[in-house]
Order: sequence, then C-alpha cells, then structure tokens
Amino acid sequence: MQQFTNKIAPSILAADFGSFTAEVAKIKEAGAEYVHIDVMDGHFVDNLTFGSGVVAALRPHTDLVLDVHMMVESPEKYVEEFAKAGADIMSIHVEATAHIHGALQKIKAAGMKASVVINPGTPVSAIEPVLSMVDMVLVMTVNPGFGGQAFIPETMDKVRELVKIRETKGLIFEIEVDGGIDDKTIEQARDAGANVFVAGSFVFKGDVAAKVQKLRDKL
Ligand SMILES: O=C(CO)[C@H](O)[C@H](O)COP(=O)(O)O
Ligand SMILES: [Fe+2]
Repeated sequence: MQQFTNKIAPSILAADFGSFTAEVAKIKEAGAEYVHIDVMDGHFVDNLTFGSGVVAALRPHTDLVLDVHMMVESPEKYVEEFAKAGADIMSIHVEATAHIHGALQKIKAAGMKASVVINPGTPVSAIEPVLSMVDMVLVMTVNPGFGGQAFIPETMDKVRELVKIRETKGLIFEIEVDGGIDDKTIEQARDAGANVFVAGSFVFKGDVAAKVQKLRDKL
C-alpha cells in the first residue's frame, strides 16, 4: 500500500485579512506544510473573497505550498493568472465547469498540481474519469462558501471509496478534506484515509502554533 505524508493546510479564510503576510509567517512557524487559499466569486458560492492578487502578494514572502481552492464558475478562465501569481496547487470543483478534463489539463500545462473537488452532494463517480490525471482530490466536508461550519461525517464514505479506487487502479493522488476540521474530526478523516487536512476556524481561533500542534498530535 502506498504511503502519503500527512499535511496540515491552515485556511487564511479565517485569518486576519489585514495581515496576511504575518499570518502566513505564523503558519510556517507552526510547522504547517500548506497555506490554503479560498477563492470565491459570489456566483458558484454566495460569498466573495479574493483573487490571484493575494497569491502574488504572498508568494515572495513564503516558501510554503500555496494551495488554491477555486470556488468560482468556469475556473479554467483563471488558470494562467494563478500560475503566474505563484500558486502551487489549483483545486477546481467538478460542479463548476462543463470541461473538467480540459480544465485539469490546462492546470498541469501551466505547471501547477491539478486537484479536483467534490461537494458533499456529489458522488465519487462524477470524478472517476479524471482520477488518473490528478495530483489530489479534495473532498468537501462542508458545503462550500463559508468557514466555521459543522463537519459532515457522511463524506467519509467517499474518502474510503477513493482510497479503494486508488489502490485497485494503482493511481497516485493525495486526498484532502476541507471544512469543519478540528482536533476531533481530523481523527475521522485520518482513519478514512485522507492525508491533507484544511483547517480555518480551529487554527486561527487562539494560538496558531498550539492549534497546529494539536492537529499534528492526532495524526
Ligand atoms: O473551503 C472552505 C469553505 O468553503 C474553507 O476552506 C473551509 O470552510 C475552512 O474553514 P473551517 O475550517 O472554518 O471550516
Ligand atoms: Fe477551502
């Protein structure tokens, strides 16, 4: 069985929007591997956050992996600009494009790692045709749009299903979970087979280093 390294990905959606560089320095100091950046367009989800400008502003200040979660319609339109801004991973929702295969191809061609995302209501079968071309699958553990929501435990069945498919077909992709991850739910996600853990509210409410350590202790 393949081993995938566990990674913690604090989401700056829950950080101080006025001090992103300082917040990312805290994430680094805390020993996290990824910075999770939630891009929302007010159409795919009912919330607006930020665009590639934030990625470009952060890039010179950190060597952490910039893990961009696109909650936007037709994400293929923005691939080049995020690559240019310095994004390392681009995650796109299968629900947000009519051209998931082409969009993932575009992400890889632009030099980023390609990741496909499924909402809580979307089955694994919707992404099966593209599993052989992705570096990561992001299983949403809340409905996208807002931080601070409760983890949906039923999504763990999909993580287990993905692990099975990965083993059966000999594929190589990481499995990320996003939404409602804390020091309790992370254990469920770990047991199901996820290895990249996004956490916003849990990490940024209180001492960032102590919170990242609390998550790490459970892995
Ligand atoms: O993609 C997201 C929301 O759509 C966020 O990454 C996620 O909600 C993280 O926040 P929290 O840990 O507070 O749930
Ligand atoms: Fe996210």
